[in-house]
Amino acid sequence: MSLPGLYHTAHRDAILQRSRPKGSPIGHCLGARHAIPAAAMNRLDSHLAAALARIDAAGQRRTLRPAALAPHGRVLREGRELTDFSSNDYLGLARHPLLIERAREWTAAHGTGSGASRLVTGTSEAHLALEARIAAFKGTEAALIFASGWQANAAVIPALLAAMPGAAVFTDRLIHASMHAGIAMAGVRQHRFRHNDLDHLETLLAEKGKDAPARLILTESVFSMDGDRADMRRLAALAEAHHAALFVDEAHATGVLGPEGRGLSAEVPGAIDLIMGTFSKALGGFGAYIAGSRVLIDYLVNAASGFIFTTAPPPGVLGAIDAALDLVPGMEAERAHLAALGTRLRTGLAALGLDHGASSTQIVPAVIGAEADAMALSARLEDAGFLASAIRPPTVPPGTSRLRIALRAGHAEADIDALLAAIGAAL
Ligand SMILES: Cc1ncc(COP(=O)(O)O)c(C=O)c1O
Repeated sequence: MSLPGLYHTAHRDAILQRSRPKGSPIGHCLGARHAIPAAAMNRLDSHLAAALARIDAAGQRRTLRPAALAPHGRVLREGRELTDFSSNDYLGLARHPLLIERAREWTAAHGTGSGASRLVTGTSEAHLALEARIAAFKGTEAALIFASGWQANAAVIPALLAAMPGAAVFTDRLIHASMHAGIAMAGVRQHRFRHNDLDHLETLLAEKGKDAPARLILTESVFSMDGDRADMRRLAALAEAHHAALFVDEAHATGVLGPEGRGLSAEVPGAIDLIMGTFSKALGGFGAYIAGSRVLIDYLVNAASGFIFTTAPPPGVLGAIDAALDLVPGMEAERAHLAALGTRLRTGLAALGLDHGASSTQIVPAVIGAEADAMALSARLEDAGFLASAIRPPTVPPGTSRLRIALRAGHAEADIDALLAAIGAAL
């Protein structure tokens, strides 16, 4: 399978075998008028198979495995129930009856699709009402919904930079891939500061930002693979002192941290120019928001291609978000439980001699180092009934492969103790 030629032939034949009508020869699977010439398949698949072989050779091949979230911090994976330490359903809302019911109601009332981009047919009242709720939740003038967090970052950053020609861009070394995608799309060079090292950011702002016509700082409030927090107050002060715009991704803080789950941006009201967050993690649904000034949102409606040229999120998705916003402010007990579980887990990992970095949230890395070791540990844990996925380069820097342990409010203390015992045994 790892030989490109063999892989190509076997894979192509398997696909054609599945799609062609009984008895028709490969290459004519869509009927005579739509025949797929074998040469055309070769032209694409041979390149892709070679690229896959390179990924294989680097030991970085990823595959999709069937799984489904289950209650009480569990996941069903390939017929087995595992204790789930890998999904981001931190508050357990993805299967909450109120979200399911509201998604059903809004689907029944408004249909399964929204028909077009919001600029083409006009926008639904539901989108506008929800955006007003999000702006109130985040304490900003306005908000805009995007189809996903990846899409929001990848679409908004180039739009911002188009309005800030020549801007110097400063990024934390560990920002999410979607922000890198946005910066790459803008074709702009970034000045990367060491992770959460705001002295380094200050130096770079002074050195590289001084003569630029504008400055933009991009970071996360809770880092997705490390579970540590950025210092919002100092970032806000640096942005102010250097007249830089501040963009903060709150994907993993929304719902979990800050007063009423409003995120870490709530520590510095009005000081962050653009807050991005997702509905796909603690809020148990799908999609993302940008919150900020009215001018920001009006501009994005006119300039963010991932908003303009895409169909609006459907009513069912909006219904689930609406229900999550009803529940999240009151989920203090779940937030406190997650915090206590995090402390328990970090204490236990340290006792096992494992590095959990600077985590202080519901995301706790157990840094292993070599990819193969992290993969082997994750596999042993899966055998023992725990899903704690190994995260490896390019998602994290080389030499820092880890288990990324994500806590869910449905976990009991006994689940943490059982995981720690299994890690101890596996090591
Ligand atoms: C920090 C960060 N930003 C953005 C995203 C993308 O969000 P979504 O999953 O909604 O596309 C993620 C999710 O992986 C993330 O961790």
